[in-house]
Amino acid sequence: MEKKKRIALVAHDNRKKDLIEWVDWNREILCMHELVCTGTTGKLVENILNNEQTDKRDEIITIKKLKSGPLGGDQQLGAMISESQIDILIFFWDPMEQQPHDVDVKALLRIAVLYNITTASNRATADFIISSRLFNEAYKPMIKDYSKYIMRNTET
Ligand SMILES: O=C(CO)COP(=O)(O)O
Repeated sequence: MEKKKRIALVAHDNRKKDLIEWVDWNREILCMHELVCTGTTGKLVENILNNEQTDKRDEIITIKKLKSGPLGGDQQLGAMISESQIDILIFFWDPMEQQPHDVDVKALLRIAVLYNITTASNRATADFIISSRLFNEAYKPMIKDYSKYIMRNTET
C-alpha cells in the first residue's frame, strides 16, 4: 500500500455514533487519505467531515459511497478488497444484535483476513492503527500464496 491509504469506514447502526466520533477526532489525518464507505455510514462521515463548525478547510471532502450494507454494500467492499483496492478496513460491527445481512458481514470479515487487510472492529484498535508509524509509510502486506489451491486437481 502507498503512503496515501485507501480506507474503508463502515459501522452498524448501534456503532455509528462511535465511528463518527472517531472520524471527527481523527479528521485531519483521515482527510489526507482516500475514504470509502457503505451508504448510510458514508453520508454521516461526509456530513461530519464537511461540518462548517468543526472544519476549517475550504474544500469539500467527498468520499466514495457504496450501497448500504444490507443492500449489497458489504459485498461491494469485499469485491474491492479482492481487487486490491482497499488498504485498511475500519468496521465497527455490532456484537449485540443480529443483522439481516449477517452472511455478508461474515463474508466481508473473511475476505479481509484472506487478503491480510489491516482491520479494526473497535475504537481501541482503530486508535492503534491510525497512530502506527506504518500508517504514514508505504507498506507491503504479505499475501499468502494460493497458487497451489488455484492449480489443484479437481478431477472433472
Ligand atoms: O450494514 C452495514 C455493514 O454491514 C453498514 O451499512 P450502512 O453504512 O449502509 O448502514
